[in-house]
Amino acid sequence: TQSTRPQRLLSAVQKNATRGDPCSVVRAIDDFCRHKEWAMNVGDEKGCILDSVVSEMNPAAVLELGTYCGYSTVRIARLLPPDAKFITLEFNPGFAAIARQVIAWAGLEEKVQLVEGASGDWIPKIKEQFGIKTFDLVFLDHWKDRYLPDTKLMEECGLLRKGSVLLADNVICPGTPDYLEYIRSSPKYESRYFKSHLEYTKVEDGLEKSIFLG
Ligand SMILES: Cc1ncnc2c1ncn2[C@@H]1O[C@H](/C=C/CNC(=O)c2cc(-c3ccc(F)cc3)cc(O)c2O)C[C@H]1O
Ligand SMILES: [Mg+2]
Repeated sequence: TQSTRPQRLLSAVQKNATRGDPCSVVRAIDDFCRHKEWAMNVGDEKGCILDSVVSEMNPAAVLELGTYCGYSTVRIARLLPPDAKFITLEFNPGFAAIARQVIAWAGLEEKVQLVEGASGDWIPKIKEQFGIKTFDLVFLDHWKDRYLPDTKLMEECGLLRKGSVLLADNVICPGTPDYLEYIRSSPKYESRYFKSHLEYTKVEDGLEKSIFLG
């Protein structure tokens, strides 16, 4: 039977990365995607911007929308303080299965809670299911037309507090026009665009960092 790209990405991690070494897992995926098969990970260039936002915030509660193969999950989890809560949502069972193995290879399974399901279904349940009051950081990297509805849903569910940060991937390519329009014009947010490139290419892309003002 044919393997899938996520399966081949996982094999590259298991072949080239050291168990328990998150940086070697990140490097193995970036090498695979740059030299063998492109995949929609946030990548090394935008990944450094993600790292700096996570490190600067030292967040106690993080939500990631769209785990995919777990690349950004590993990048984030490796920087979190020991008792931080980190939830990542993924509704494709195949991707979730690969991501669990990538996260485990990095030795970070204790720091991450991968929840299988749709963000729209799970966001309203997070408070009671996981005992989380608000998120300090949300990384949006799932279907681009879900960024705006899920942001409004997080507001409605009281999951954001004054100072919560939304960090959105792909605001240029593939683009999230309705989200950008909303977040940049809303008095409830202070936004800043971090110009970069689409992972493993020279095409422009970037991250939008938005602080919820309450
Ligand atoms: C609603 C919802 N709930 C839970 N998981 C969800 C979800 N929507 C998607 N997901 C999961 O997130 C992942 C989806 C991510 C979507 N990301 C993308 O479509 C994406 C696409 C590109 C891209 C750019 C240029 C090109 F020419 C081609 C592709 C680059 C990226 O960085 C991306 O994140 C996997 C999916 O199962
Ligand atoms: Mg992305």
